[in-house]
Amino acid sequence: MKRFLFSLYRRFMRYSSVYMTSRRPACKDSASRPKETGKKMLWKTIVAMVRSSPLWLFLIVLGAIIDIAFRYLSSLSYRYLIDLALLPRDGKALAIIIGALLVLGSINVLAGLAGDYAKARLGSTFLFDYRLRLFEHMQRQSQRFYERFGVGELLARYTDDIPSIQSAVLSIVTTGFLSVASVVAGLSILFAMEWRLTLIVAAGSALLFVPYRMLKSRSVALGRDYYRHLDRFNETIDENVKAYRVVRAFDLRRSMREKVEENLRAMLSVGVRRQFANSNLTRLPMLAVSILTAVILACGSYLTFEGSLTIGEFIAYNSVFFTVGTSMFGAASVLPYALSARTSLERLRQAMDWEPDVIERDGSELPPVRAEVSLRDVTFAYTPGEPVLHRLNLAVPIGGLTSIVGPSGSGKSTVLQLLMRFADPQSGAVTYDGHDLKEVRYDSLLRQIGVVFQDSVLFHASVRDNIRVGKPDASEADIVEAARAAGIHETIVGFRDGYDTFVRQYGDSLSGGQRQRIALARALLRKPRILFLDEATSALDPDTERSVNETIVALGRDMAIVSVTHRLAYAALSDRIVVLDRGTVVESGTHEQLLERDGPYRLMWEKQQGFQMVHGGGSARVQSDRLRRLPFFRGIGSEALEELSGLFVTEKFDAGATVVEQGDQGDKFYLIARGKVEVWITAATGERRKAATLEDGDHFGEIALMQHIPRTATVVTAAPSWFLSLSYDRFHPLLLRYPAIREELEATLRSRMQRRDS
Ligand SMILES: Nc1ncnc2c1ncn2[C@@H]1O[C@H](COP(=O)(O)OP(=O)(O)OP(=O)(O)O)[C@@H](O)[C@H]1O
Repeated sequence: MKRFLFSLYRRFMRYSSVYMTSRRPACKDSASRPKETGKKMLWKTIVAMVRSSPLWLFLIVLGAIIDIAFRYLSSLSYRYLIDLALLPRDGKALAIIIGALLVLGSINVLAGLAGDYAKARLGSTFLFDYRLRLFEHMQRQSQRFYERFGVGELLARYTDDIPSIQSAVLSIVTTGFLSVASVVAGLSILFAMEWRLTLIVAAGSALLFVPYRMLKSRSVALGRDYYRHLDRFNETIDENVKAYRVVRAFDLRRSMREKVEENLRAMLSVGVRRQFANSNLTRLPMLAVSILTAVILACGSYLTFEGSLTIGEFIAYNSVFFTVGTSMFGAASVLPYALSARTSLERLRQAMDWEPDVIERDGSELPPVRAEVSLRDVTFAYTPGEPVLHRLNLAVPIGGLTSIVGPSGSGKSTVLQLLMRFADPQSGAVTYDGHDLKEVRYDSLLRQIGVVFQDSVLFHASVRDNIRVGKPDASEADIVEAARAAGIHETIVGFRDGYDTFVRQYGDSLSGGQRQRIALARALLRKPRILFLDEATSALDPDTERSVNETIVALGRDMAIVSVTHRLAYAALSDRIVVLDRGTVVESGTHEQLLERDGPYRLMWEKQQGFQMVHGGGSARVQSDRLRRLPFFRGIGSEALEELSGLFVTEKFDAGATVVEQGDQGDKFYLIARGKVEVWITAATGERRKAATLEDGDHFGEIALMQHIPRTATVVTAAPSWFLSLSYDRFHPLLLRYPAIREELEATLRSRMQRRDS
């Protein structure tokens, strides 16, 4: 017996060891379901709650016991009321019974009030704890987690899953336990009153669980389905809020509405079936109770006719049985909550089991970095087995401006992420003055760095508070100093409300340049030892980009800046340049050294030369010499090239715009004067894949200069982009005059077709 009790105690302690925060194996697979069943998780959650709030639970149990006692005493009182007071017409006995009932009723109400307060406390504390834990867990996560769980899915966990678990846990520990206790107590009383009838009741109560066994799996499956649709619905709403301008500008309102309607219809259909199945779980047991009531009435009446029961006893028996029946019904009403919570717990655990990519250890403090930051023999992969950095070695001295350049996808941003420890390498080490970042306290690293991203998100707060984010205890003078250094102070003072100007829509109420300068001020306020810039200016218009870059170059005289950029005109101004290609460092040096070396940097440099932005970015021009470097314009005389350059027209597209669509008739050739596009190919199977990313100086669509054939790919802008386009109609007269161009273009067309077919 002792051993049994001890094992029970151990199990209880294990279950209740602060359930949500216990360490569990990593959940790497996005679609993976937790190993434990929802039922087991639900019990663990209940036990954890019982352990964490014994006082409130005691009040609830006390209230429940008093309530049960009151119910049965009220029922039993009929026997005494009829047999001792009403039939003998005894007024004194009547007064005593009514008085006792009144006192007990008042005690019951007081205990009920205390229980209600405890329930409210317990329920609200549960929501508080679980939501906070999920939030803390989210804060430890990196990109992979946010790619797996979108905003909609995460919000659903806060607003649907956690409340659903809370309702289930509360109703189980209150209604559920109360009902079961009431049934047990009631059956004992009934047994003492008339054991033969009670045996019938006990046997018949098995009928209550038949609907549960029949409908359980269906209810759980429908619950999962419902949440899946809910997640998708939330994602669509999130998308609509974030991309409302694109939705409007590209006239996507109708298709978005259709998407939402389709989603809502699916939810409607699943919702009806799910709710009906859950209602059946509580409704069908009523049938069992009704059958039992009929049987008890019949058998009880027979026993009364026979003289085994007095009328008072029979009425009291029925009254107690009625309470037992109500309690059975109460126990059944908990079942839909429990089933729904099982699905929610699985979903919550999917998120909570996700092990952070960066484990923050309580290591030593990172001393102020003075000499260099480096990547030593670093290999890093986003997808296992597909490394994007291969045994990379890179050292950046502290001081001056260092630019990391390279073709799109070469790993520039990944290097920056590792230097800031947004992720850890699979092998090798990232070190600051020789200290491995994995071994030092994470916050001591973060205190030494500042960062400006390409799409700096500002918060829904005043300009002052947005800058203060960089250092919450900063004085007004510090904020102004940072704003001055970022070249935004005068602009802010010019706003009607100055530093109190409210920033709305994540900063959309400001111009791109103002947003980036405020983000720069925010980073500078921290007085970082290293300032990281990830394409911080490349989405700005040419004039703004130039002016923000002048600010950055000036800052580079006093502090260490590491900047990832694909725009070499600004990289050329830095003290050193590191060139990456396919995850390795292929060159490094100053701009002049790299040009002399005649390697990949020089090729990239030449590709970006020969474009001129005029009228403040309103239009662009391409020089005839630059056209000569295009393979299909080789060998063409200067005069013709000059004429050709005058035929190009400037076209500007915002990010996310479709420049050409696969299958459309091609009628223009495009040169990217500045910007970035993604090339997507849709296969006959409908599968869509990204074929390339093109940037400043790249070109596409040259086949359209020869003939109107359908486009072989879709090109979408990934940043605001300026194109120089040449239409077939403008080009055609030139083609007739220069047959050499036709031959080159035909060769290009042939090789393109061969590549596509292979
Ligand atoms: N979250 C991610 N999951 C999977 N692959 C990724 C992820 N982020 C980047 N990659 C891949 O890693 C490689 C390097 O990406 P990275 O963004 O570091 O290159 P980059 O040189 O900065 O490119 P760009 O100039 O286009 O931003 C690319 O092939 C990219 O597709």
